[in-house]
Amino acid sequence: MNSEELKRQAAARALEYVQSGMKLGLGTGSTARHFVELLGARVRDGLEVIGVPTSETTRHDAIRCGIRLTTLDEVDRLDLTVDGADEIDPALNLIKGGGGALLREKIVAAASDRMIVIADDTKWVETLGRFPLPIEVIPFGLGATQRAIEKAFVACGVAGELVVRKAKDGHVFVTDGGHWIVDAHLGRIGDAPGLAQSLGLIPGVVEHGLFIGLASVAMLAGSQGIRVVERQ
Ligand SMILES: O=C[C@H](O)[C@H](O)[C@H](O)COP(=O)(O)O
Repeated sequence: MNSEELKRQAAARALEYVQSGMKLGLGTGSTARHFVELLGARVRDGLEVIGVPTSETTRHDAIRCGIRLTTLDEVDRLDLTVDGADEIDPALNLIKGGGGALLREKIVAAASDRMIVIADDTKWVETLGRFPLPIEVIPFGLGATQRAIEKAFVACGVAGELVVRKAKDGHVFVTDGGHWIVDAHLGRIGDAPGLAQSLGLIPGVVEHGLFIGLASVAMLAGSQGIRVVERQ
C-alpha cells in the first residue's frame, strides 16, 4: 500500500468519530485533504456538519467538496478537529507546520474539544526534532528575533541551523497570515514543552509548530493496519 492509501485509511478511521450536527476543525496538508474529501462525500449523502478550515487551501478544498463553512467569530467551540502532523511522539506532542499552516491550525485545535491526528506511521517518533521545527515570525526585526530564538535554544539544551523558508519559486514563503517561517534544524528536542514555552515568550515569534497537549488521539496507518493511540 502506498503512502497516499495509508493516509486515506487514517482519514477514513477519523471520519468514524464524526456525527451529524458537529462543528469541525478542518486541518491542512496531504493527509487532512483526504479527510476533507471523505467528509465531503458523507455530506453529499446527507451528513450535516459545519467546518472551520485551517488554511486558504483547505477552505478552497472544503468548498469544492460541498462542506458548509463558518468561522471562530461565528461559533464558540468546535467539537472536533482532524488534522495531520509532521511528527508525533508517544505523549502525542506534535511538530506541525511543514505546509506553513501552523498558526491557524493551532488556533483551531485550541478551540476544539478534541483533536484527532491522522498520519501514516512514518510520522511516529520517539523524540520530536528530526523534522525541522517551523517557527512563524514577523518579518520586521528578523535578525533580533532569530538571535532571541537561538538564546532560547541554548537555554533549552538544543542547537541547530535556522533557515528562512523559501517557496518553490525561490521567494520567501509567506503564510496565510502574511508572516514568514524560520525552520529550525534541531535533530532532537529533549524537552518539547519547555522549548514551546520559551519560544512563546519571544517578541517577533507569532507561533511555533510544537503542539503540546492538544492532540487527544492519533490514528497511525501502517502496513499492519491502523494503530489508535490515545493521550494518557
Ligand atoms: O502546515 C501544515 C500542516 O501542519 C500539516 O498538517 C503537516 O505538515 C502534515 O502534512 P502532510 O499530511 O502533508 O504530511
